[in-house]
Amino acid sequence: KSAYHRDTWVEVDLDAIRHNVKTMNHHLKDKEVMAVVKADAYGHGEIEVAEAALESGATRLAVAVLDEGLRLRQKFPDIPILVMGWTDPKYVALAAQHNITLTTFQSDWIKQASSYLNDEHLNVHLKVDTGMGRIGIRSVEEAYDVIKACKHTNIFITGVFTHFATADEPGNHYYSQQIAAFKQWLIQVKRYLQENIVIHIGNTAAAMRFPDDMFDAVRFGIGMYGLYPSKFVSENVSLHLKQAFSLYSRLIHVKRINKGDAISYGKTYVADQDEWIGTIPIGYGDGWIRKLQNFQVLIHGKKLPIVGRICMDQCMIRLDHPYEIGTSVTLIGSDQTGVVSMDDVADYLETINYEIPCILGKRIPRYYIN
Ligand SMILES: Cc1ncc(COP(=O)(O)O)c(CNc2conc2O)c1O
Repeated sequence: KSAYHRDTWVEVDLDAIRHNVKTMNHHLKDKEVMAVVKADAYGHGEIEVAEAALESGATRLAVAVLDEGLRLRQKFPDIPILVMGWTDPKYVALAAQHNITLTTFQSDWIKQASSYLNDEHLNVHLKVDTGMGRIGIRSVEEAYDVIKACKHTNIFITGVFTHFATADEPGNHYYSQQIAAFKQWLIQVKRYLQENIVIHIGNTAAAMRFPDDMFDAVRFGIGMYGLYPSKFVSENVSLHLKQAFSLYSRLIHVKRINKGDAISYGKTYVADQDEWIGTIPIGYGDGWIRKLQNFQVLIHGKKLPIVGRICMDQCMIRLDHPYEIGTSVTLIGSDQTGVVSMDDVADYLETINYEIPCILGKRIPRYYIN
């Protein structure tokens, strides 16, 4: 069971994943849920999360990189898998052999990809950039070029999609511009595409706020993990999601220090009174980065500060009284009366909740409950 002989671990509650997928499925009525499990399912574990999502009503999987798709194909032989990022044309035969759908938006790419195919059949989704400004075609003419380049090749456009840049923000001006641009584009291009293409435009925020706009399927990422795309969305959409991710450790040392004693590199912390200090085995080598100095952890429901510089493998906590070695410490999650949410950590680091589970590295094993 333990991948590491160290008392620091993540627990992923698969019932929370199941709950979140069912909640979104119900919210969308007849549209499909495409589970976004890229970056090892936002740090939660790609296989276990994909399995929980698929058994709860998701019908498609989406990743960012071909390798992620190939690993999923080993476990899920018949599920549609979309690679949403750019894939080098020299790998298209590999994708085709494993029936993995790639993303296209460059007519040259089609030409190059076609030269790497023998008689394999490659499915692609056409990405439209309506304002995200990352990848995608930006005009109807570019669409015609891509569609023309596909003629007489073994490359088939089986879907089209776009991505919103501001769906999680108050107001809907830019969102409306993007969706209008997409609809306009579709009117001019749809007739040149095969009948049964799948059209998907929304991420969690768009799906939560505007479910009826979502065409055929939603690319459900952050909400599947029980995290809200933004404070605005969490305060304005009445969908109850459950956070799946918790991070725990245990005290491995407890000592009393005197007024004037220093803690950790650089002596950045000097006790201004006699006090108790605990040490836990997690550090920036695990992704528990140095900027988390002076943040807090939970012990028996009490919030206690991280004091002194965070080291590569350990950090120190100021305790309110001596605890047993082995006392559990909650770094993300709830215990008894307290909670440290993913948003609390993200706010403290002046980042977004998406980033936190992604940066917590592989030296912290993920265990699955339920
Ligand atoms: C193309 C695309 N579709 C859907 C999603 C899912 O979005 P959600 O997690 O908000 O539901 C992402 C997430 N992409 C990113 C999430 O964080 N940074 C990103 O580039 C994406 O890049």
